[in-house]
Amino acid sequence: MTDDVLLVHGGNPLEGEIQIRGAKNLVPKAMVAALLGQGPSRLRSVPDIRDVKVVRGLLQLHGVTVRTGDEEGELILDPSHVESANVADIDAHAGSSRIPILFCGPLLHRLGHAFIPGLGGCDIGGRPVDFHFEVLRQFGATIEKHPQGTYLVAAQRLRGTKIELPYPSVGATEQVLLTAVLAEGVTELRNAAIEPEIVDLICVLQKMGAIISMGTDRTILITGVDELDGYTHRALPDRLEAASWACAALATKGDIYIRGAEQIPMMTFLNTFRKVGGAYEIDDAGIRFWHPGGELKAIALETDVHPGFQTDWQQPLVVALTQATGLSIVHETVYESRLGFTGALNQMGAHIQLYRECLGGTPCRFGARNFNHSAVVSGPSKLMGAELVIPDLRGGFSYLIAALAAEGTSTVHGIDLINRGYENFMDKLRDLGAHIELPSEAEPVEVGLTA
Ligand SMILES: CC(=O)N[C@H]1[C@@H](OP(=O)(O)OP(=O)(O)OC[C@H]2O[C@@H](n3ccc(=O)[nH]c3=O)[C@H](O)[C@@H]2O)O[C@H](CO)[C@@H](O)[C@@H]1O
Ligand SMILES: C=C(OP(=O)(O)O)C(=O)O
Repeated sequence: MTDDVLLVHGGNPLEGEIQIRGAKNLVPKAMVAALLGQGPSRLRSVPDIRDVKVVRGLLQLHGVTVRTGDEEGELILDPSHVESANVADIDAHAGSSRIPILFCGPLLHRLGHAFIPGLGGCDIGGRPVDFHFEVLRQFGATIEKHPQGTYLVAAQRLRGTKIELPYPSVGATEQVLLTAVLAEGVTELRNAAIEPEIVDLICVLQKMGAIISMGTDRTILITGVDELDGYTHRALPDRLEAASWACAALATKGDIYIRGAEQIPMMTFLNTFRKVGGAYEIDDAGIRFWHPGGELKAIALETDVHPGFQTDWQQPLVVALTQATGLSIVHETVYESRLGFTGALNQMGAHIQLYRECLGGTPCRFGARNFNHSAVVSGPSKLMGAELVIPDLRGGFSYLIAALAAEGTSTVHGIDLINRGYENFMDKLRDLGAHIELPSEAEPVEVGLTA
């Protein structure tokens, strides 16, 4: 297990430049969309992260040929042989990521049946997939649950339908898009999620020949077509990774230029970053984020679906808020259990109190349900190195930020989880001047507070 441990010697500002590539929350889905095409697709700016490897493996198992193109980060996906694939080994992919659920529509269209292994993804709430199965039933699929996964059948071509999601779920919206594009007739989706990654997936599907229009009121209309072709597409940059590095700059009093970061998908984050007292500068190629000196300011923050403050930004920002003066309030309204990571920050010296109530104004789905989903962060706190065990992807990156901002050395266990969504994060940390070591490289060190 020592390979999965990182020693972080904190106390130095992160400074320099890093490059981000395609979004973790778009790229695997665009790869799945390639299954819908008659011909090969070409996806550019694909990051080297584990979720991409998982989907690549699953596509290959389903007969899709996946090879790298001439450009760095380019994948060519050819679905010509899907019909003759042997998926006997699919169980090996159980628990690997959330993406297998999105294979349903494309496989039902191509083969008339699909087997979906158990899902993985971050442990930040119950993460049910009831909306997915309900919409697939509405399209005409039948669904059987088995201990190893879910088996779906479409006895005939799936039919367009009218759907209203109970909540604007990102995954369920993508499920509808990937299914409706080849269904017979028109699908009207109400209360859809409209995250930038979804809009980019719509762009991919439109390039393939789909007819999709977005209304102003979370309504999406999809007119099914008989056939789709391959696409050529450059994935939108990872705004979640960009925000994570921006929070690292703020918490460590650093200065990071993020090449590839874009303003429009980050507008809400940029406003919050400025309210906290962070500085940024946008140019054609990226965004520079830095701590301008002086005190950071406490804020009230509520996570929400787009265009609200994205939940995946919450954990890294909370680390920066431990350095702000006063009481910050954070109300997590997207996942019921996304604040558990704060316990370890308290062991490092932070003062974060969790509440079951909806603090900050708007009542949410979790208010009356006994979940610790609001936090009061009291700062500024001096953080000390600690022994940390990574709980989930963003929580893991947040622990790295905290360890880098802390005095002394932290031992961070479970760092491999970060590879799921952050490309080459250790190289990037080193490029930014972080003092990190794998235990095999380290002199014996004195570890700070223990967890
Ligand atoms: C791979 C990927 O893109 N992951 C992102 C995606 O996750 P994911 O697509 O899984 O998230 P959803 O938007 O579906 O989930 C939002 C909320 O809806 C609930 N829900 C969802 C589906 C369902 O069938 N039933 C149900 O109750 C969830 O429990 C959660 O409370 O969007 C989230 C919200 O922006 C992000 O945090 C994740 O990074
Ligand atoms: C929650 C996340 O991802 P996933 O849905 O893949 O678990 C995330 O990216 O922070």
